[in-house]
Amino acid sequence: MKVAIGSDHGGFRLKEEIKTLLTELKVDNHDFGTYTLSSVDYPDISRQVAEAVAKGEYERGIIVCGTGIGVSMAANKIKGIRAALCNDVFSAQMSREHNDANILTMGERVIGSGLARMIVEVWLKTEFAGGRHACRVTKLMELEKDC
Ligand SMILES: O=C(CO)[C@H](O)[C@H](O)[C@H](O)COP(=O)(O)O
Repeated sequence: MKVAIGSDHGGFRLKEEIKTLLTELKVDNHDFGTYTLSSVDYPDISRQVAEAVAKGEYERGIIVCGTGIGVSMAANKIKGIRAALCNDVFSAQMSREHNDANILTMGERVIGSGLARMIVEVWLKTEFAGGRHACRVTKLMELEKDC
């Protein structure tokens, strides 16, 4: 699996930890920045990651900011993206099983790195359940056509 990863300054440290985890898990990943703790605007990074996933260059994306909210809002503006803010393991599992989320967002100022690692591992390994959820995800994506 190829994973695109990114953060703003508020999520930089956690993004670096997640990169290490992905390498440990032998998950191919590309870092879209930011690369320092200097202040940047989260929509810029989120857009790059989300567009790369939407184009099919990466199967999944992981984006971190202070809360996970801003990067989630930004990513969900890109057609084809289902970004889920998951600061707990149950939500991470459900976002894959029920919503087929293709981007995971988290908040460095909300959760610790131990929990974040568990969230990432569960999110990467959980498959979409399909069935009744497939019709709902189709309807969800059809909402884009009305915009
Ligand atoms: O977008 C956010 C909130 O929804 C992120 O948490 C940002 O990282 C945060 O707003 C950045 O805040 P800062 O005061 O500029 O560090």
